[in-house]
This record gives sequence, C-alpha cells and structure tokens, in this order.
Amino acid sequence: MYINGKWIDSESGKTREIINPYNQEIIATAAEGNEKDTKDAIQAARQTFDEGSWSTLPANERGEFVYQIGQLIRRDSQELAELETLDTGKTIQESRDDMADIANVFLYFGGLADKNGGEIVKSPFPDSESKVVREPVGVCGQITPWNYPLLQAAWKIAPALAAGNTIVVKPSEITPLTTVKVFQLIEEAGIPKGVANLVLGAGVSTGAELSANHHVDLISFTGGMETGKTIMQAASHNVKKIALELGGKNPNIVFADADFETAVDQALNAVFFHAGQVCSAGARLLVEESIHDEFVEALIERTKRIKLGNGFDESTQSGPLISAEHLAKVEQYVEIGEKEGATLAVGGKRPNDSELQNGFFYLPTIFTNCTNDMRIVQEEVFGPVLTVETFQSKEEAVKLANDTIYGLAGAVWTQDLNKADFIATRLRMGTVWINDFHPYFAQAPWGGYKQSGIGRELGQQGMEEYTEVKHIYRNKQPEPIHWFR
Ligand SMILES: NC(=O)c1ccc[n+]([C@@H]2O[C@H](COP(=O)([O-])OP(=O)(O)OC[C@H]3O[C@@H](n4cnc5c(N)ncnc54)[C@H](O)[C@@H]3O)[C@@H](O)[C@H]2O)c1
Ligand SMILES: C[N+](C)(C)CC=O
Repeated sequence: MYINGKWIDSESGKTREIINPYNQEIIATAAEGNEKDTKDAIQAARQTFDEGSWSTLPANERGEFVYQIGQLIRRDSQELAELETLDTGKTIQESRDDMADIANVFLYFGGLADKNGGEIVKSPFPDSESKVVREPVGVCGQITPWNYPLLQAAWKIAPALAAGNTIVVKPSEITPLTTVKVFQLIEEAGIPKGVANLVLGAGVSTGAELSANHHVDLISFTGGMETGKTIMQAASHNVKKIALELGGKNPNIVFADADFETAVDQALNAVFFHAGQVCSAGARLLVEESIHDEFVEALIERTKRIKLGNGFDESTQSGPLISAEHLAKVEQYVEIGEKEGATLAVGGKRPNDSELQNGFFYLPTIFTNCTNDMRIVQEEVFGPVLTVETFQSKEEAVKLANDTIYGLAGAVWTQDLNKADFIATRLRMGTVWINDFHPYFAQAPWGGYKQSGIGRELGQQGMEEYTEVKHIYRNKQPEPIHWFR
C-alpha cells in the first residue's frame, strides 16, 4: 500500500494471494489492509488537502503532473497490459487497448486542468461584481471493480488530481496489480506525498471505512448495484458527495433494414466481449420479428466458433470468468433461464477442453424465446449470456428496451437515420450507440440513468464531479443600509 508517500505493509501483517483466473495459479501476494490502514490513508489525504499546497498549485502545473503520469503509462504499457491479463484473464489485445485508453485519459485530464477559469455573472446590483469559480471537493475516496481494474481507476484518479483533490484509492481486492504499478508511476511522476494514497483490502473493511469516514468529502464508486446502495447509505452519515457507476442490462436493438453481417458480428461483440463481464454489455438482443430466425441462426453458428483460452495466446478470443464464485453465479442464472421457459439455443455449460479445466471458463450462451418478465432478461448476469426477444415496431422496441431498472447504455442498428434518431432520443440511458456498440473515450461523458448510477465520468462533466461551485460576490461601494436603526 502507498500511504503518505511511503510503501507499507498492512498494519495487521495480513496478506492475500492473488490468483490467475485462467489456471488458478498464485501470481502475487498483496497486503491486506484494514480499517486502521484506511484511516491512516484518509488522514494523510486530509492533512495534505487542508495544508493546501496541492489544491492551490496553479492548475497548469497540476495538469503537467497528471499528463506526466499518462506518458509514463504509455512508456510501460506492455508491462501493464501483461499484468492486467495475468490478473483478469482478459485477452492481451483487450489489455493493450485498455492501456492505450488509460494513457489517453491521463493526457486528456492533464490538458483540461487549467481550462476552466470560472465565469463572470452579471450582478443585478449596482457597483458590484460576481464570479463563479470551481474548486476541488477535498478528500476523495475511490473504489473500483475487478473487470476493468486500471481503466476504472484511471477514470477517477486523473480528473480528481487534475481538479486539485487528494485521493485514497481502493481497488478490487482480487485484481490490485495494475493499480499498484500505477502508484509506482505516480510516485515517479513526482506527485507530492499525501496527495495520492492507495489502500488494499476487502470491501467490507477498507471500502466500508472509506465510505463512512467523516474526513472523506466525496466517494466515487464503480461496481455492483447492491454495493452501491450500501455505500450510498454509509456516505449519508456526513452527507458526502457521491458518484456511482453501477450495473446495466443493456438492449441491442436490430431492425430488419440494418446491415445484416455487421449487425450479427457486432451483436456477438456486444455481449461476449471480455466474457460478458462488461457493465455495458449488450446482453438483451431485441431483433425485428421479420429477421429473427435468420439472425439467430447466424448468431448461433458464429457463437460456436468463439475460441476460449489463455489471454496471452494471441489467437484467444475470450478468456475465463474472474472467479469460482462468479462462475457459480453465471451457472445459477442459466438454470433460472431454463426454469423460466427460455430456450437454451447454444452454450449453457462449461467447456470440455482439457486445457480449460483449471480456469473459470463458461461457454458463450444464447437463450431464445425470452420475454421481458423473465429474471434472465431483467437481472445483470455479468457473464457470456445473451437473451433474444422480438419486436414489430419502433415503439415496441423502445418500450421493451426501457422496461428495466437499469439505464446505462443501448444501441440501435438501422440504415434509416430517422428511425435511429427516434430510438436514440427515447432510450432512458446514459449512452446510446447508433450502428455501433461499446465505444467510449476520454472526451465524452459516461454514466447511467435510473439505477445504473449517479453522476458522470470522463469528459468535462467527469472533471466537474470533482469540483465544488463557489459564487464570489464583491460589493465595490460598501455603505450602511440602516435596516436596523
Ligand atoms: N457503470 C460502470 O461504468 C461500471 C464499470 C465497471 C463495472 N461496473 C459494475 O461492477 C460490477 C462488477 O464489479 P464487482 O463485482 O467488483 O463489484 P462489487 O460491488 O462486488 O465490488 C466493487 C468494489 O467495491 C468494494 N466493496 C465491496 N463491498 C463494499 C462495501 N460494503 N463498502 C465499500 N466497498 C465495497 C469491492 O471491494 C470492490 O473494490 C458489475 O455490476 C458491473 O456492472 C460498472
Ligand atoms: C465502462 N466500461 C465499458 C469501460 C467498463 C464497464 O464494465
């Protein structure tokens, strides 16, 4: 762990073994922090913020530090990608793409640091001036998940530092490797001690302390919806600001006039990329009734050909699930789908290949004949499981797509731009893709409607989450007003 500029073991001396989900081998031993370690990290961040040297540093200088971290990530991107694949099982190409995105996020927020100089407001009172400025929030707790360990951390660390906050980061206890490495780069970039702190450990101890502690001003969390609700409650004790990036059950709407080959190809990518362990996975396929049979037949044929394997093998198309617990959860959902009467069209079990027996692999799975009242359609499986439903009109497609507690992302495939616009404006989701699936980048905001979250990451909005707005009013001609004579 990295607290107040020093690398330390946990106070209790406890450690946790980190395993490779591809073969269950132990790949590292990490410190297992507790509440006391977390309090120490918070105290360092609090003291550093209150002392003010970071928050009042000229914004362009802070930006240079953040930019420098981005350059160091670029320099070490191959090593970082290898660590990410070792820790998560995702393919090495996915990890390389993640590292390129991550470096860009630091470069973008480094550049944005000095771009908001505040604004002058026209005061209604004579001889006065009024300006609105943005200031850092203070001490920010940042809790991240295992599916995109470093990417989700980067979306929080870069804007928080650029805006002048001090931070305590807690990565998922099962995938801490790349976050630890980036803290080494943060140190190398010369970020002053106490500004950026790292604690490792379980959610129920370190994460819970960060969420409840009164010296933390903002908690930013990416993870599951139930954890998000717990954090929201804990944060209420001192009315912390909160930013929540939670789950999704995202519709992928395909009209009959879409380019068939592209829509099939991208429907596979939408749901099976990273074994479906993506918050914005297109896990609900809504296909226009007239092309249903042909579309599903093509999907099944392509699904059978997906090559599972070792993420370091360049020919592997999909890696394992993250853990035995998660594999059991996916298996349970498939059982639920079958009991509910959905038709298991392909997959629905672990693979037989001998090479895959030590990893947490599950075959890409498709359920047809699904209806919106089924749990397999409504609940986030977070694995390689697709449900298929049909629609007959654009109005019905919107109704089905929006019929969920989530509102993270969705896509529409059609060559009719008016139809695309109709869908895009009516989907109650933070991101809508037209004739594409999955793009996200540093310049555009990301976040959810409804129970998919609160607040936005990335883009200018992602920076604003880490600021307070202050109105400064100056009376240029003060004189008595004689209200109380
Ligand atoms: N919206 C997004 O951008 C986005 C991105 C990635 C992942 N996700 C979501 O993340 C989930 C998968 O990630 P996960 O399984 O790691 O989620 P999780 O909620 O189990 O854990 C996320 C983090 O929260 C911590 N945590 C657990 N209990 C806690 C508690 N009581 N108090 C404080 N912290 C606690 C964990 O240690 C971990 O660091 C999925 O639901 C996925 O949709 C969302
Ligand atoms: C936000 N994203 C798509 C990078 C990861 C979601 O799990």
